[in-house]
Amino acid sequence: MTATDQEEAARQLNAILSCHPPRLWVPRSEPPEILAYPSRSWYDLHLDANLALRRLTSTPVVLDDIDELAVRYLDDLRNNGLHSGLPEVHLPEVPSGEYRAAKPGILGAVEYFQESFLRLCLRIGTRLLLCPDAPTWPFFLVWRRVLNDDLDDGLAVDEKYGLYLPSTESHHPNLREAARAYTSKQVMHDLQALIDRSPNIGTWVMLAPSKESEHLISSLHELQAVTPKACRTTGFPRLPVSFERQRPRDASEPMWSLTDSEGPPEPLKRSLRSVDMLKPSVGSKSRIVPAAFRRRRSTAFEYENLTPESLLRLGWARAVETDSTIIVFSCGTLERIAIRRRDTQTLHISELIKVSDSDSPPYLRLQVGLYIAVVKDTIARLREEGSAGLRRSSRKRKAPEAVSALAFKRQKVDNKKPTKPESAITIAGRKDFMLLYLRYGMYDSPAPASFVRIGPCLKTSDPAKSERPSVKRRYSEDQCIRMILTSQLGLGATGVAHTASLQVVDNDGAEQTQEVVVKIALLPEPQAQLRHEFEIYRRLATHAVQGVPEVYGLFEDLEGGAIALVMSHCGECLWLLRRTHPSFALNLNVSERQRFYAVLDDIHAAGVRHHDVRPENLMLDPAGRAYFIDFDRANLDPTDGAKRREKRILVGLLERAHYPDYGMRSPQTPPST
Ligand SMILES: Nc1ncnc2c1ncn2[C@@H]1O[C@H](COP(=O)(O)OP(=O)(O)OP(=O)(O)O)[C@@H](O)[C@H]1O
Repeated sequence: MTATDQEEAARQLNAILSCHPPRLWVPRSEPPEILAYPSRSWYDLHLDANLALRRLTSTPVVLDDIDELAVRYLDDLRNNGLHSGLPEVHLPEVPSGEYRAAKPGILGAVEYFQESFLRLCLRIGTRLLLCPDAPTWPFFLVWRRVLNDDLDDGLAVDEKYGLYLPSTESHHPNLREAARAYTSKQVMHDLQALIDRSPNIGTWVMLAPSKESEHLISSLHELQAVTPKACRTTGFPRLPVSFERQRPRDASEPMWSLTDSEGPPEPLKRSLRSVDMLKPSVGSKSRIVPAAFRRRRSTAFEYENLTPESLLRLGWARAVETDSTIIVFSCGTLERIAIRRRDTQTLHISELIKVSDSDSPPYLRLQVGLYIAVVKDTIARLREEGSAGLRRSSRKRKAPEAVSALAFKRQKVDNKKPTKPESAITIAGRKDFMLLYLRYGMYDSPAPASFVRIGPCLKTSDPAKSERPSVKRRYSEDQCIRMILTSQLGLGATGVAHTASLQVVDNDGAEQTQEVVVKIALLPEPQAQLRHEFEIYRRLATHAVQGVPEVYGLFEDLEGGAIALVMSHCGECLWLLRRTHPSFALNLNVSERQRFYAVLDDIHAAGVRHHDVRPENLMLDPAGRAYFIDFDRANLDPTDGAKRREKRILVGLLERAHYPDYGMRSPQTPPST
């Protein structure tokens, strides 16, 4: 193209990016969604204090900095003579007037983004950043919901949107051939590193378009201080420092000019009993005060209305999870962009952006700058981590055993009679109070949650026992079970299963530890299913059925929001074993298959039908023992016909790999430690 054409192309591109997107109209949701904090926020109480949001500041310059980034890249295109055609010919037009979404709520806003400007801005952003020499405007960057792990229905907020880098089956960047030819080796290398780390980048918190959402987003800048939330248990024993967390780093050459004039962040404050909350308990006289003295009427997670503060905390927690620097709060009509500073734990919040009516900077150009900023920042931090020799997780952790070893402070030594120590499970079976800590990924509970027993240990107590112990005002350390969740094992319809380390002190003051699995349910329906599952295990325990998890109790959170089923670890499921052995059925030897049949016969003899015989629920432990797990769909006293049918399903599965949904994805999430 001639020099004049370059000018014309640049003018056209600028004109396209200066268009106002159409106004948004969405139909009303029936029933209306609620603008409340999602149930997964139960986990946010356990966010590591070094990663939590501590301060907010309003930083108008954020928008100019991001816009300038887009302008710089656009100028480079023109100055380097890289326009290869007139953008009006190659890029779609931005619709004007009003966009009437077909879908209500958040999906309506998402549809509006997609139909009005997303593809356009993503294509421009892709070319400017990755392959400015390309003759076309390639499709590569994607914006979408990045995780498919819905626990809550009917909420007007969803913070799981972000940019996504598509990859091929062999996990390479899925840039079309045409674009790849124009992408430098360095950029390809960076994209590969991003995909290897996690192809999901940036955090978009989407709210259903409404007056209330607009009010929330408008009010975000008014806050200054934030009170980190934590469980209210006090006087609890501190876990020994078992790993060295390297504070996550910000890019050393940020794309924005943020100033934290207030100095270092204030120490953590709690809303309640802040004085003794952070003190570790000392010695045997220490007294642990549970988070509440009375059980709540309902143990289920109760939705609380979103406030500006809780909305910001929600976005912040997700940004920690996805390691994002940029968080966008949007309800389709209004937006704010926020920058997360890791070192000062501060969120810098932009001015309000009116999506269909923003001229300075123009909304679409700002979008292009935003995508560039999200990708560039992540690449910059990855490169710095690489050159500093840091691992992606930015933390080093000892094995869970090491966490447990020194945990209790009381170490009474009584050398009188060398008796065989009781097992951790036997001791725990007599205890009704449990301190639950989270220690994996981004979690390191500032305070443990207080749980009280609602179901007996089915291994060491009478399974028929159904008393509900009262809550004491205080507990000593030797009255507590200490439960440390160490990773997420799997996510199902009922709850989230975790590996955990159960720790107790025996009569001699020595610590006993057992690795277990803890399944947590938050919402009313999953909690009802988990209680039902416990009742099924009660029946199985009454008949001494082997080949099902040993169940060590059902516990409820005194602050509400969660119940926890504690059970033995049963190894790995056949679905996962199938990954290494393409046909799990053929890889089970005869005696392994016989073991599964024998267990199912025992389950049936106890008057239980499993009702969910799938490879995900059949486990083999390292010793080759067979287990059935996940009895939340099981029923009691089935007919003989039903038992026979279930046996046939198992035989079909194990002998012929006959599985109706064989190609279905496993509900498993990868372990996160
Ligand atoms: N006792 C256990 N030992 C080992 N792994 C377990 C155990 N319990 C659960 N898991 C793991 O956690 C995953 C989810 O647990 P589970 O199937 O019990 O949850 P769920 O919510 O009832 O799931 P679903 O939607 O399949 O009913 C399982 O697929 C399994 O991998």
